[in-house]
Amino acid sequence: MNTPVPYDPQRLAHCAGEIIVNVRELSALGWTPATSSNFSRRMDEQHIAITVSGRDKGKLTEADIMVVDLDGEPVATAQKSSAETLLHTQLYKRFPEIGCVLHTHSKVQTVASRLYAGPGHVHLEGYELLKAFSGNTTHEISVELPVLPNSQDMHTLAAQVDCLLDRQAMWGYLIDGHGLYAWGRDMPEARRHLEAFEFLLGCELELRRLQR
Ligand SMILES: CSCCC(=O)C(=O)COP(=O)(O)O
Ligand SMILES: [Zn+2]
Repeated sequence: MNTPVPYDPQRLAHCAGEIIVNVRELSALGWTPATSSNFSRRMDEQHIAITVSGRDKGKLTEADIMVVDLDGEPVATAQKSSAETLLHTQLYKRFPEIGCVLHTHSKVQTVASRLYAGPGHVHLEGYELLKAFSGNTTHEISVELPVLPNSQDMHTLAAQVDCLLDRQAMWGYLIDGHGLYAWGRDMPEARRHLEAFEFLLGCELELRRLQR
C-alpha cells in the first residue's frame, strides 16, 4: 500500500466550504433529489475534495466532504467516497486545468437524457446563453451535449467518457435516465456551465412540447 501524501487541512476546509454553500443552493432548486448527485473540487495536484457517498446533498456539512487521490483512493479516512468518484477523477487526471466537477439529477436533465438517448446527443444552437460556455464568444455556434447509456459499472461509463473526450472539447455530458455532469476550472465556472446546460435543456424540452 502506498503511503498517502499529506494535504493542507486549510485547503480542504476552503474547498468543503465552497462545495457546501453551492450544493445547498443547487439542492434548493430540486436538482439533488433523494441523496442523488455528487460534487468535487481539486485541492492541489494530488488531492480531490469530494462528497461522501449516500449523504443528503441538501444538508452537507464538513463531515460529508472527504479527500481522495487522483486514483479515487480515500486519503487519511475510512469514509466511502461517492459511488461515481471515478467519473470525477478521470477528468482531474486528464485535464490539469479542471478544478471542479458537479453532477446533478434535475428533472429537466433526466427527462432530456431519456428523450435524446437515441441520437446520443442534444444539439444546442441559436441561443445567446451558449456564450456561457468558456471559449464561446458568440451565440452563432452550436454545442453537442453527449448522452451516454447508463451503467452501474463506473469503468464502463468512464471508458465511454474517455472516448468522447478523445474526439471533442466539452464541458459536460448527460447519462441516460440518470443526470448531468458539468465541470470547469473553478466552482463559479463549473456552476455557470451546469446552469447553462440546465437552462438550455429546459428550452429544448419546452420547444418540443410547443411544437407537438
Ligand atoms: C440515490 S441516487 C443513486 C446514485 C447516484 O446516481 C448519485 O448521484 C449519488 O451517489 P453518491 O454515491 O455520490 O451519493
Ligand atoms: Zn448520479
